[in-house]
Amino acid sequence: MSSSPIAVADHVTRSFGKHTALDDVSLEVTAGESVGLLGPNGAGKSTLIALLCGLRRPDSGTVSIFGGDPRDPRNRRLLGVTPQATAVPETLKVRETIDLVAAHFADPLDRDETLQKFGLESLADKQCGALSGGQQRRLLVALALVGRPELVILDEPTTGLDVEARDTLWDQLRDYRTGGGTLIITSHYLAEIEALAERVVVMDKGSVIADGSLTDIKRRVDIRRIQLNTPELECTLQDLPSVVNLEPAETTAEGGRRITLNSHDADATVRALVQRDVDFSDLEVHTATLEEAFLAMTSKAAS
Ligand SMILES: Nc1ncnc2c1ncn2[C@@H]1O[C@H](COP(=O)(O)OP(=O)(O)OP(=O)(O)O)[C@@H](O)[C@H]1O
Repeated sequence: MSSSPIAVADHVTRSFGKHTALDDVSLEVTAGESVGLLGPNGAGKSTLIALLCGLRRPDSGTVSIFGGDPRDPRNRRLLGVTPQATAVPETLKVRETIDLVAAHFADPLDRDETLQKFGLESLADKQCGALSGGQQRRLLVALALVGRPELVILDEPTTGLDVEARDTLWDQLRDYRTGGGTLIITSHYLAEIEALAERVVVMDKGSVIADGSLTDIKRRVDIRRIQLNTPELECTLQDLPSVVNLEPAETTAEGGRRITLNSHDADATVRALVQRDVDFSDLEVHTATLEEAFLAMTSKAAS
């Protein structure tokens, strides 16, 4: 297995009308890596994937897979994809659909084994149009893997799946990884990225705002929100230990100021509040959601 880049986006920009979906994004994925693209709605994840799969072209910058233009079908021979919104052929049966896709590859997986691995055996003779949303997702991921691709790109593969179906897919994707395959996967869920990716790229508003190991990114999104009523100035609070950022103050029903501090270590921040004799009341601490953590990371990146 080589360690050459297998998928590259180099200073890529892509707009839709006046909206910039990707703004000077660069990313290099090496053979054998598993990369999770994480970010809130509209961050640009699907647009980046569409470029890497050759479904769209960048306005500026370049994209390549296996050293060539992904719009050239020859460069997609070793690529398996499940885009976010894909239709299955309504009238083809599940097994026929697997056969059809497998026929495009030199050394595909065995059909029956594929059906069994993805829990599709009992659905083999059903028309794809009659499958539930979750069953269709399972089939689509099976189709992405049936050609034994060297690179698999999945856009939110488990959205709409129940836990059991999700676990089945995760197992199959882990097997693919163990076999040396390269994986790029988008998700809104840290748990999914944790299960499948070793490297995490966080996107927001068309830019890459963080790129690191899973451990590194988990530490960065592990944020506590500390809310308190206080007349203190923002600059005093910003200096407290472990504070990532402050959100704009809100006005309480009584006309006071309610401040939200995002902190990597709520205990250290609160201890310092007390030690410094900061005037505060109504203290609340809770774990930031992933969306809140993204916002904190973005505002930190901007400052
Ligand atoms: N075909 C299109 N026409 C117009 N705007 C688009 C189009 N595709 C994407 N956009 C816009 O580009 C931005 C990035 O969208 P994209 O789908 O890449 O984000 P995402 O991170 O994949 O979001 P989600 O998690 O919701 O799928 C969004 O503001 C979206 O509205």
